[in-house]
Amino acid sequence: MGIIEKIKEIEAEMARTQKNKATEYHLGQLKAKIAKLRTQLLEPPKGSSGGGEGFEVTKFGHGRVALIGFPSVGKSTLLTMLTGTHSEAASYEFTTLTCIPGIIHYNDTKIQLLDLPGIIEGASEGKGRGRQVIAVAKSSDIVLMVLDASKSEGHRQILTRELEAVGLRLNKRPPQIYFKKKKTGGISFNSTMPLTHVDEKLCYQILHEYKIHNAEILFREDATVDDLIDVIEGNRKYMKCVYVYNKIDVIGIDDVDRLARQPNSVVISCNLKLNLDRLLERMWEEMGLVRVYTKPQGQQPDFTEPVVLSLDRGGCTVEDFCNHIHRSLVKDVKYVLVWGTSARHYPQHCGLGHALQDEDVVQIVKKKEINEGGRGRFKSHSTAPARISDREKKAPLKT
Ligand SMILES: Nc1nc2c(ncn2[C@@H]2O[C@H](COP(=O)(O)OP(=O)(O)OP(=O)(O)O)[C@@H](O)[C@H]2O)c(=O)[nH]1
Ligand SMILES: [K+]
Ligand SMILES: [Mg+2]
Repeated sequence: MGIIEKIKEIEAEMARTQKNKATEYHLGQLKAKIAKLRTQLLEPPKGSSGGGEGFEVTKFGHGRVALIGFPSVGKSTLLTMLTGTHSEAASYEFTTLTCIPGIIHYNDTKIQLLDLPGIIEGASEGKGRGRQVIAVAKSSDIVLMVLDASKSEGHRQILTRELEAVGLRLNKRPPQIYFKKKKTGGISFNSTMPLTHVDEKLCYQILHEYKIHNAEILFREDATVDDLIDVIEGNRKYMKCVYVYNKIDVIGIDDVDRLARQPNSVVISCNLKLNLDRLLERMWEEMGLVRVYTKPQGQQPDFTEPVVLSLDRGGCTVEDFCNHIHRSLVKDVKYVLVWGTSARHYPQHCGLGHALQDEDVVQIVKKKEINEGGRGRFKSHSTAPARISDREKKAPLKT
């Protein structure tokens, strides 16, 4: 029996089993079995080099966004509109058969947008090109789930389930469970609050299913069995997702209003070019990019080309900023001067650990410069860049 059949069989058994106190241990065990099988399904087949016939596209720019959706919802039309790169669009399904990259120029940054083939229910088990498409989604920083506003609202749930089946968790944060495998000592089970979904026995049973007999486990929230399994599997990817309802030109205003009020959703029409600005704005917010402008000593900051940092990709500290400029820079840095929302006063003298925020301006003061120039030279640093004082009026300093 293949892995997919095994999963189907367990799913059928779960559907047959009544949900009550007496069956909860059994159901938990079945969930763990399915999770293990799904992980097996994701492993490349033995003897292959790791899934060569995927849609590998070289990463480019400061972030990557994937367009995921059923066929003919308008993904390619959207790529063409937002990037200027042409991707064939047509009224028949599966027009797009591979991954087409485009570039969005937004807020002085470049963001790679990927158009992908449509996926269908069962994609996670290999239907259509589902597995390759989902692999690309996983390699992205955020997902835009494109939905046809005129079609069933169930599509959003179906797609979410497909992505969850391969370990993607959309708009969720990792469960607050500390878990560490040990060599000896048995299982130590603790929680910082009363648990209503999981008890010690169920936890042991799940760990037993994974053949884990020595571990430390601490629940810091009232987590579920599914959360526990996610933590044990350890291979989950937590991603932001914006739900994009396209084709609002063909539905009534009441429906548009209702969809627009769904969490994390933006309603658009590619045909009428409606609300595409708002979509870009939402995408930008979710990516959490941090633009830092460099200010050479005694000159105005360079506002043309920011250093772009991100918490998810390497961090946003002064040290991360320096490493972006040059690997060997950090050792020469005495301190930096910072203007912007991360600074308490202008300019603030900061060390390598200081966390920078979007649109900060940074001037690096090197150790050598201090020795050569003496203290008098610092005076010229303190002219705050004009652009920051403008912005300060709009965005008051964080304390
Ligand atoms: N009414 C309306 N039709 C649209 C809109 N955007 C796209 N379409 C149409 O929807 C159809 C499918 O568009 P595509 O861009 O090919 O959709 P896709 O999601 O890339 O489709 P696949 O590549 O086949 O998965 C085309 O006929 C488009 O002209 C829109 O905003 N409103
Ligand atoms: K199409
Ligand atoms: Mg397409």
